[in-house]
Amino acid sequence: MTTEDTINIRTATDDDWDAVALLDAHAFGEHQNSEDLAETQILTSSEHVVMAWDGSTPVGVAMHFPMSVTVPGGEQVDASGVSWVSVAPTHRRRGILRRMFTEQHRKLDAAGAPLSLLTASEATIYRRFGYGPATEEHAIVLDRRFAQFHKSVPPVTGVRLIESTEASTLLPEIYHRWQCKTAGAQPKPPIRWQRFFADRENRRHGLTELFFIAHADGYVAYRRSPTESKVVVQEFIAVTDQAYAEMWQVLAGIDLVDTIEVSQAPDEALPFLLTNNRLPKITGLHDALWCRIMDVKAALEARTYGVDAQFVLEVEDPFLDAGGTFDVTISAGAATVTRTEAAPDAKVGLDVLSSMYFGTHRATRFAAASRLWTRDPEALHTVDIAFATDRASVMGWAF
Ligand SMILES: CC(=O)SCCNC(=O)CCNC(=O)[C@H](O)C(C)(C)COP(=O)(O)OP(=O)(O)OC[C@H]1O[C@@H](n2cnc3c(N)ncnc32)[C@H](O)[C@@H]1OP(=O)(O)O
Repeated sequence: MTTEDTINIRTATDDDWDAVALLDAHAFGEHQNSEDLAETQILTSSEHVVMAWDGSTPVGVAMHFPMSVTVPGGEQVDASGVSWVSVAPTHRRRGILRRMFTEQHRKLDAAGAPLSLLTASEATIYRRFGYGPATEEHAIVLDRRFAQFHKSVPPVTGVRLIESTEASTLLPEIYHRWQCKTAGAQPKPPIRWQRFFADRENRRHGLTELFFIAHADGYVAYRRSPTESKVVVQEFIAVTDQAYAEMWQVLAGIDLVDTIEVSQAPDEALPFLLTNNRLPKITGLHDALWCRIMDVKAALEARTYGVDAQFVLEVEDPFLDAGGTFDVTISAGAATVTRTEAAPDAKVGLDVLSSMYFGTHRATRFAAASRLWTRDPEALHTVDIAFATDRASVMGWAF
């Protein structure tokens, strides 16, 4: 008997949560307290948890949170947020993740959500399963002591300092307006708001309690460091450019600290609000949301496009066979997608198509990297401008 033969993959029961917590603690180096675990159980249910057992020993887990996400154009599309994926270090690289993912994605496929999402601990794991990075963020450090705003930037008229209690009544509605217009953003479930405002010590990572500033169209939640002269932004949500510009001026006005640390989409306006566009230092670039298109037709028809176009797209999906050859006809921004026998204008792996889907990553870039084939440069241009979006997509909340 091979080692693999002793492994049993099955759906979890309500009695398995201690085993799930044990696996998670060893995988991510953090013991879940009872509040954290209870919150996760509200976001999902045992039937959405796949586990691997070696006899009576738990050796692997993968779960998903049912959610939705805004796609380019504003439609809310059902999605499965895959999370808490781990295999015990006693059993790694024996194919257990692959077996759990096969079972989990068979169930996700049957449930019918057109998109599956995750955030990846390592960039090398998930492409083979059809996932590609869909949003990215710059880590930025702004030395606020030298920040001068351009004279055309509107002055601060509508930002207030608020307490946590008021924040808990204002922020969810502002977030909702932002989420509806932001591709890549998911609705934030009530239990996540509860966790956010509970602001438990184990979530502060050595920083202070949360501080809040609010505008009618935006808010910032931040912490201060007790040991370093810095503000660390936890959430910066701006529904309008005006709110964005005003809140940055208020952050830059926090005297007695040197720097502001923030993570934001690469196309945000901050450098050009300032007279010195070099002042915000980009200290990192990381992917945030990863996407796997589960249903090519449903997903492509759910988003809008920048141009009218017609092309034949061959999609390869070695993991689940969700690919095929599709005619994509775009009229007035909407796509009609049908299976076809016609010769393709473009060939692409599902992971790459999933990366292009939210608009942040362009077809031209993947073509340059030999990850996208097109019949000729004209076909590349057509596919490129069809999938491009005006603004970078942004993940709403990490899961
Ligand atoms: C969505 C999330 O939850 S992200 C968090 C993921 N979890 C972690 O990072 C926790 C720590 N790591 C682990 O628990 C494990 O190493 C896992 C879950 C990443 C991998 O589990 P394993 O059972 O060892 O993976 P398995 O043997 O099934 O490998 C499946 C495939 O992925 C590849 N793979 C697995 N882990 C990695 C890795 N860290 N880097 C690169 N490739 C990897 C394998 O080579 C294999 O490739 P193949 O099937 O194409 O030949």
